[in-house]
Amino acid sequence: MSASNGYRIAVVGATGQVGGVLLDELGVARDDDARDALAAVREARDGVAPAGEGLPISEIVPFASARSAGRTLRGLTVQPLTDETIQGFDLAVFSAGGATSREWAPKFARAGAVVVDNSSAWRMHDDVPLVVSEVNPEALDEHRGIVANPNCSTMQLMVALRPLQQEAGIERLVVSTYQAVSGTGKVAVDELLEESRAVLDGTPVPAPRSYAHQIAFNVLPHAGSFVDDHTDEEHKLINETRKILGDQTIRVSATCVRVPVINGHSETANVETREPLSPERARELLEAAPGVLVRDDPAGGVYPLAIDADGRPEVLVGRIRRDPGNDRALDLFVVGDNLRKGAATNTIQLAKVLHERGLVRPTAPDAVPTLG
Ligand SMILES: NC(=O)C1=CN([C@@H]2O[C@H](COP(=O)(O)OP(=O)(O)OC[C@H]3O[C@@H](n4cnc5c(N)ncnc54)[C@H](OP(=O)(O)O)[C@@H]3O)[C@@H](O)[C@H]2O)C=CC1
Ligand SMILES: N[C@@H](CC(=O)OP(=O)(O)O)C(=O)O
Repeated sequence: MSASNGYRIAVVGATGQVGGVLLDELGVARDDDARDALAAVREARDGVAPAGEGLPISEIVPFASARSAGRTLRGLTVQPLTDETIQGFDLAVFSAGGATSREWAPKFARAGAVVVDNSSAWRMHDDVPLVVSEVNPEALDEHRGIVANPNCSTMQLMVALRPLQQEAGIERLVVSTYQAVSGTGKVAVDELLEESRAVLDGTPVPAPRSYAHQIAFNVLPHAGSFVDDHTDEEHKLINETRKILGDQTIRVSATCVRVPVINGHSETANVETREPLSPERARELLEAAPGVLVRDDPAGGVYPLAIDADGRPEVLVGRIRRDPGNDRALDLFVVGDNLRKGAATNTIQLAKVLHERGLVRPTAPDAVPTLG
């Protein structure tokens, strides 16, 4: 196997929402079976090149649970995860939840692949780089077979904050998220649609399955699971932000909220910088930043919207303004497609950066990270 022949790539969790976008970003054509309401919305906004364009590929092999093994997905046969089926890969991209990643990511890495994992399982491991392609690609140089993709809310925030951090440093962040239900999985998307139909039809609303309360026509100050007086989603935002920005002294306050939006996470960020930074300079920096689209003409009704971010690989930033209560702080509104830049797109962008930096190469099995 070598880049000249193209990489053999495993897509683990290929039958899921994120897995579907991973296949899109690797340029695997959809078939009718792969279409769903969410895919149709995204498809309407495509026209953006897949993130994997330019990555030499010899074969893509989809993996999922034993339930899906043998199924045909976009003309490819879904494989089960076994010690035999995982051999001979150069790259493995994972979006099959934390338990699958904990068990199978090191096995793929020991078998010679570089793993890019979407789950939270490996993100805070000291020997696992946590990388946003535009923000800290140099962290990939230290990989030992496993690379972690950040949490979706963290990801889009990092793309917007890095240029400001480079210019003026960051002292403190106060972030509130407005997270779409696709972040919880396809089951939650179906649930929002079912509940909405019931409310509109005046029929009984089914009991909630994905959340503690009805999500349709509601706002839940509860994204993820409470681990103390914060949710795990809030802890991820705090810890991952510091690791990616390489500054453990940044103080972060996070409130993660679930809203009845199908796809596209929105966030407000109050950013206190170490040095003075004007809104005009911040806008200029963001306009030049990779992966950012500035949408900032409030008087003209132009600002980032989830329905505009949906299907796009970029992060939309707007409402850039001075915090009237703090002359060293700015307020921003940041929106991104949580399944694309927040998950699959960054994963494939990282695969491409690994290729470009000559880092798609086996790791010695005993150097692969382990979890205690
Ligand atoms: N970076 C981020 O913030 C985000 C990360 N994610 C990550 O991606 C994961 C998938 O999310 P999403 O696509 O929405 O979820 P889905 O429920 O839509 O898909 C889950 C996928 O995992 C597969 N799977 C489940 N159990 C196993 C198993 N035991 N062995 C192998 N495959 C298995 C499923 O296969 P089958 O169809 O056979 O059940 C399916 O392909 C999340 O759990 C999370 O870890 C998701 C969103 C954003
Ligand atoms: N928890 C995110 C999606 C997700 O899967 O996040 P993570 O990869 O950090 O578990 C959301 O609900 O929107």
